[in-house]
Amino acid sequence: MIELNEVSKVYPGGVTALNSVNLQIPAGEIHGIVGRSGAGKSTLIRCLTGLDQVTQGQISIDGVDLSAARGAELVKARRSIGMVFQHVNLLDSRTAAQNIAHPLEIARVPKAERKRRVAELLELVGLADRADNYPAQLSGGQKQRVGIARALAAEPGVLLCDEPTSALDSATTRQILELIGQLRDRLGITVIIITHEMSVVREICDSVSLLDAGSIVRSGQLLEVISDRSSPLSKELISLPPTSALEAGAQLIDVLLTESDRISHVGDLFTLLSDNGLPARVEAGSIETIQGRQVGRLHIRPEGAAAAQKTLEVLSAAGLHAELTTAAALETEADAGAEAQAGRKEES
Ligand SMILES: Nc1ncnc2c1ncn2[C@@H]1O[C@H](COP(=O)(O)OP(=O)(O)OP(=O)(O)O)[C@@H](O)[C@H]1O
Repeated sequence: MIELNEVSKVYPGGVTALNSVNLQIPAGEIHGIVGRSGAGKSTLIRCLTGLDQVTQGQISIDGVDLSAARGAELVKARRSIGMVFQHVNLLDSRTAAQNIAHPLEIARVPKAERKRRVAELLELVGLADRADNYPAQLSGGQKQRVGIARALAAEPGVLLCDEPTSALDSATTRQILELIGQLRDRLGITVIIITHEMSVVREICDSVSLLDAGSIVRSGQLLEVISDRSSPLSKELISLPPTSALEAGAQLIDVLLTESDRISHVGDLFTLLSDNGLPARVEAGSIETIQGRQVGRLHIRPEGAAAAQKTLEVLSAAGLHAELTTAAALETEADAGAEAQAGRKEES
């Protein structure tokens, strides 16, 4: 369990980079931390790895208070966290196996034990056949695998990944995320992923926190956060459907497909509406599969006021969030979303 209790960090010039941060990440969970540039992500990483001291509050990992640890205890605590970076920074003059062995050499692990451990790690990250390749002979994804193996060399309980896939193409990103998920399942490690990519959060995280100006403004299980329509994080995690070419005043029902017990696939929703004599006319939709269920937003056009009311009732009774809106209102929301996204891309 990783626990941050009222953690604040004020830099010498007076900048408050972290402001009373409270966060609990249970063992074995994959937790995403997202936030704009300057939100405090790097500061949080430095405090978590013990590279920087917090000004106030406690950070504990498996019961060890990092903020109070000093000397040998701090070194041990730091080893309990493996770091994976966006740019892997492998030593070019060393092979994949030698790069992975590096932290073990520093920790003075005996040679035979080192050899055994490196072989195990190469196997674990799917690079058993690349042991003797130099970084220049490896693809970006393979280098990141070496970086992950190196981070796991000291058998940490926590893997802290700082933008682990930002330098990779989408197919390689998927493979690396899959690997991180497998490592969590096999080793039971806790993973923190700092990212600006919502797709990374959607694909792999069990829970997520939004850091804004040094404070955590929203944190929770992924589906629970998505279900909170008022949260900006929900809107970023589930992309808005494209706007349809309807007259501005046209009425639409905006449905958020998330944590309903009855509806875990879009098809269930159509069945439900048709069972109630409400033919669904979908104008636009955006659906993702998250943790094995389909979530997303749909814009349904009701046929008249009576059908609109009944559709709202049926959807609410099924545990879905649905509200009556207009094409113009949805377009305004889409414009605001696109602006926010463009801003985030520019910053990253
Ligand atoms: N060493 C420092 N001294 C003074 N202020 C700092 C220092 N490092 C960071 N800051 C300030 O603390 C705030 C948080 O910075 P931080 O680097 O943690 O944000 P970030 O979310 O990692 O941003 P980015 O995504 O751009 O890396 C910013 O206002 C930054 O200017």
